[in-house]
Amino acid sequence: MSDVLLSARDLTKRFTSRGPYGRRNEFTAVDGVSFDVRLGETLAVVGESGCGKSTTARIVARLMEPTSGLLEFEGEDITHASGARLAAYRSNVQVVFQDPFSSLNPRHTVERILMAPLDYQGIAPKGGRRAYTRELMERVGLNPDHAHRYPKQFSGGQAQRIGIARALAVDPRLVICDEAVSALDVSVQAQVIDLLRRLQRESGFSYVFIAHDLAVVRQIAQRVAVMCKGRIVEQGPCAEVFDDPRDPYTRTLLAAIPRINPEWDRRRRAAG
Ligand SMILES: Nc1ncnc2c1ncn2[C@@H]1O[C@H](COP(=O)(O)OP(=O)(O)OP(=O)(O)O)[C@@H](O)[C@H]1O
Repeated sequence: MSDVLLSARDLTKRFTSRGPYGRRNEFTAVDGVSFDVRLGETLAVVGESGCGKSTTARIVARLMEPTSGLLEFEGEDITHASGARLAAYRSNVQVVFQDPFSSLNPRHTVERILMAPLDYQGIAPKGGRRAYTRELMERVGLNPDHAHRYPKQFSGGQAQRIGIARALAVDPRLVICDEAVSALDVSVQAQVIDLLRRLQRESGFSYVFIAHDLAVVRQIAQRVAVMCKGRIVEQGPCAEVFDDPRDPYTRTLLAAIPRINPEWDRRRRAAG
């Protein structure tokens, strides 16, 4: 049996806009991107701002359709799936966004937020809403007595834990973290990364981990795809890509954070 959970082939996304004098401008944000996500692994997608990471994430989450290309989940073509097939896919693939405060409804309690994905799927949680909310909150290290609080009553790190708990509520096979720890302070970031790793160990799902910070990627991902101007310029196991980058753009990204890898740093200094 294949160990590939999700397969993206030649994904392309073009945006059109109206320029001066009504001229149509076409812009290719994602340009022929291919990768596999294997069962239980973390694939990081890295690159500078504007390189197309979030657009790729939105296509994989099927929040957006690609202009062309193929997206397969467990061998099934879901590139243009709609209706019940799309709803089923959306319960298998959940997203944790960068800013918890803008991705959590400020007027809803934690319980309502955590139950929303189940409500969308028409699923009644076994044991009831209150018990399931408490269970989810405990899994992500939140006090279950705070289920009736609102997002604003939590710190940034706690709010991101709510976003993570919401993603887990429907027991997904794949969780897309779109810059999910980027807005957090470094110490909080480390705690949330630990949490993400523990949850993966417990539940066995895969992550697509979108990030611009390679030091963070190194802590969580087994494989990495490096994006530049809409294309993947290099991908492979983190150890290989970080220790022996083939592409000049990857080297530039790594050079921007010299302390990511002491060994790589040592070799770079030795090479002059
Ligand atoms: N809906 C849209 N319409 C037009 N252009 C878009 C749209 N969404 C994204 N873009 C453009 O596509 C390019 C890639 O954007 P994207 O958000 O995917 O990059 P990114 O690598 O995630 O960057 P960031 O980390 O800053 O979010 C950018 O130039 C962006 O302006």
